[in-house]
Amino acid sequence: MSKVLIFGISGFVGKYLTQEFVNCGYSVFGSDKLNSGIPNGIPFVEADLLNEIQVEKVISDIEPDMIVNLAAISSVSASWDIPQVTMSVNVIGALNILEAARKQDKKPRVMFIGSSEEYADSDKPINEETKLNANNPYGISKMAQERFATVYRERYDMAIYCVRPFNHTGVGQRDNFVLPSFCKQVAEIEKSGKAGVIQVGNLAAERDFTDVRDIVRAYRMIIESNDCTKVYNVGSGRAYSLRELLEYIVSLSNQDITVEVDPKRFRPIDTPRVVCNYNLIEKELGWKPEYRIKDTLKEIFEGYLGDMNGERGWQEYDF
Ligand SMILES: C[C@H]1O[C@H](OP(=O)(O)OP(=O)(O)OC[C@H]2O[C@@H](n3cnc4c(=O)[nH]c(N)nc43)[C@H](O)[C@@H]2O)[C@@H](O)[C@@H](O)C1=O
Repeated sequence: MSKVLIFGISGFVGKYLTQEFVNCGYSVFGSDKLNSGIPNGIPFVEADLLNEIQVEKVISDIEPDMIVNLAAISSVSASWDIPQVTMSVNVIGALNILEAARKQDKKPRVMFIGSSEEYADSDKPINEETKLNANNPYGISKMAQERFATVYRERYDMAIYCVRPFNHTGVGQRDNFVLPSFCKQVAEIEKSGKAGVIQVGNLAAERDFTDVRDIVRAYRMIIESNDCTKVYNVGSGRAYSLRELLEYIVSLSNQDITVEVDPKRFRPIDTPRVVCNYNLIEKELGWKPEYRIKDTLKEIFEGYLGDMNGERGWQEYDF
């Protein structure tokens, strides 16, 4: 049975990726800075990605066939407040994994998660040929990570995979991201049984959102594929304005909701429209999205309405 080691397993995507690999018969191991709750039955080792000795020890003890790194500063907004930390975690952290992996006798496959935020603004749907020219600290860190991955792949003959996912969401995503934030605020008003006010940022932005379950399926298919030099876009191929998605979420409630624009939620730069062209991964690996984002939004909203506070129950991950 192939062994997969996931760094950043305690985060939102980690839980879904674990489930994806377990469902496909892999033996999954997890590592994170803190054990903030990981699926039962998954071996866990605490390690700080910025501690190269700890990272190397985890990898040499487990001897994985594959490593996926999900540990990152993942919020574009946060990256403007803490650009140094963003570069450090997202780039030095990746380098610590690369350095440890290249020292193993049996070199594992390694996968790094990039982002649509690496691309320059584009009027057209973004394919993999679109110029990379990030306009925020987070995107720059992901470009740097990808460049290191390419150089290590070529210089040390390692199987290093990179992928560029577009925005994604699902039950359990933190509410500093836009869609859980909107769902949580609207659900709280609904639960209160009276009219209320919600705070929003730039509703004119148009983004291409995919369900996290489609995203993790793409990650697995990519790291299972044979050509690690291909970097695939993963997204839905359709952009919605945040205004339209907010209107949909508000329509799930029976209360009167007032929308207030909070200038603090705006960023120094916000690309107006981002749409994914996923033809390459569809043609070469047969991946395409299966979930519809409005169904995902309903699940997130209902999660906040119920007792789960938007968190998926751990029992679903009892392997
Ligand atoms: C592809 C990319 O996807 C994500 O990027 P993000 O920008 O951090 O995501 P977000 O959900 O914070 O913002 C999305 C959009 O929504 C707008 N927006 C409006 N109103 C609010 C608002 O009230 N809150 C927030 N957070 N955003 C708002 C905001 O201005 C922006 O245009 C990460 O996973 C990242 O890791 C990644 O790779």
